[in-house]
Amino acid sequence: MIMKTLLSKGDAKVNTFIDSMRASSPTRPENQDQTPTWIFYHPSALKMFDEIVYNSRGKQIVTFLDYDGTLSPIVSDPDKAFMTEKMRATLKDIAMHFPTAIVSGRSVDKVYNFVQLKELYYAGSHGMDIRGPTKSRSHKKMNEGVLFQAASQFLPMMNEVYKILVEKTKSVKGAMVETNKFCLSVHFRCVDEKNWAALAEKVRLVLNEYPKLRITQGRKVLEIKPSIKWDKGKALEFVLESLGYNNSNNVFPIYIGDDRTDEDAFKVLSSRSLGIGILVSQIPKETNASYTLQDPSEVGPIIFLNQARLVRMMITRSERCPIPYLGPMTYYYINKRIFLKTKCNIFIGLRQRTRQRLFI
Ligand SMILES: O=P(O)(O)OC[C@H]1O[C@H](O[C@H]2O[C@H](CO)[C@@H](O)[C@H](O)[C@H]2O)[C@H](O)[C@@H](O)[C@@H]1O
Repeated sequence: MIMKTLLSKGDAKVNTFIDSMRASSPTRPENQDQTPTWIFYHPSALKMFDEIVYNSRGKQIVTFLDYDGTLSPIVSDPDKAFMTEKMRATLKDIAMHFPTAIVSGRSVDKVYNFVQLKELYYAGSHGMDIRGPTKSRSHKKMNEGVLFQAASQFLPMMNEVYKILVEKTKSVKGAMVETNKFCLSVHFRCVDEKNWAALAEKVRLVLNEYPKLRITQGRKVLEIKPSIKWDKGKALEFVLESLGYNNSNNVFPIYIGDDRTDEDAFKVLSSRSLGIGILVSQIPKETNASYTLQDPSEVGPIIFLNQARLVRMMITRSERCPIPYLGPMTYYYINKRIFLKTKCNIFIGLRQRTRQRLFI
């Protein structure tokens, strides 16, 4: 009887994982009718660019970016989730203007290998391993190396579980176990859907022996983490605090992410009425983010907010423009630059020559 209860509990758990995993990475909306309402409550960050620029006025923008599905498109092979050169150049540029952090489920070393920018903060293993920039825009020596490791005592256990999971799942075609130092990922993307339940059950049985670890699900992946009260939301707060923005009204954090784990950061922002959360998703999902973007190709333009802010400042200060508030502007993103078409029909970009022609 006890055995039966345990088994049925286990089955229910596995089914819940499978259902959530399917829901977190669908290819098209299940209910197309929900889409307009969802878009109404979570409008495109690009369409609401002017409002975001306006709300961030006078505040220090700090950008937080998830990696997979946000900076790089989702691909079948996790080792080939490369970011474009254009995205790298964009990140390098924005890191010159404001503090920028990558917050990822990957280990710090892995995500650094993909991004390769010394100017950024990196919060790997779902925020459990945080490193500071090793190069600043003024080329001063920064908080080099590890800033915080929330789960260092779990490292031997994670290594042990990694080996067991590799062994136990090797019979499932397409299954792959990835180590992210303080977290592990069991990938389902290349496994036939009819074998998902069997694979999830294998993972559950291994984890039954490790009560100090927990399982969460992402986009066709089960993630195994230490059961500690630390997540991407805590990592966001930690980075803000180390930048000196604890309880500050002068900061405007922008967090962009696509996954369930990013919801912890969106929740922190919405509960503290701080900055904004932007969810990257083409389909309606339950989210604490205020805005949305369709896919990684839309992430580049939005992180140029600071430039847009500068342009706004320039035009509102300009004597040539007759009205102090320019009302809705249309933003264009061309060759890594923000251009604005204002109400008085001026087309403005940040190029020096254009600026001089218009204002000086
Ligand atoms: O927090 P993130 O940076 O989004 O990391 C979450 C997981 O991302 C990676 O898996 C996802 O992307 C892969 C490559 O596109 C894809 O094959 C996989 O199906 C996705 O779940 C990464 O490999 C995992 O370790 C991270 O936990």
